[in-house]
Amino acid sequence: MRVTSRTIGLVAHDHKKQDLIDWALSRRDWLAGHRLVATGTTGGLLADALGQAVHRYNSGPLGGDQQIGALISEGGLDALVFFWDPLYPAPHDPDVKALLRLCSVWNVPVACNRASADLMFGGQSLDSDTYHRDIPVY
Ligand SMILES: O=C(CO)COP(=O)(O)O
Repeated sequence: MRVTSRTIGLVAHDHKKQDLIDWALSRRDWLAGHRLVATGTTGGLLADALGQAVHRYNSGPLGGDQQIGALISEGGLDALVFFWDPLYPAPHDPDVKALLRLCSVWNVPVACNRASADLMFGGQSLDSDTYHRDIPVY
């Protein structure tokens, strides 16, 4: 069965970028079938890691979250993987909240950590013992 290409948003805060890259590499073959969009720095890192074109909006603090929010409001985003940082406040926190809010408004699936990204895209089940509840190392 042929899977229709979708537009997937990928965003991570600085302390979460490696997590997102690791997750994206684990889903590389699947991601290759889709159009990827990202905030600026995240998009550059992902393009290098995946060897796949990534449409890059502005960096988050410079309006990238809002640009992805605008894409959502135009019906142009099918899912968002946003590894936001729960331990470090972002200077553009209102933009972060606005982006997550628009995902809820428009019923766009959004994964905020690796466990939820795997559930959304990887067929993991909730009784998987894959997800350790380790204290994050910063
Ligand atoms: O700040 C971000 C999302 O809120 C991410 O921006 P960058 O990908 O440019 O680091």
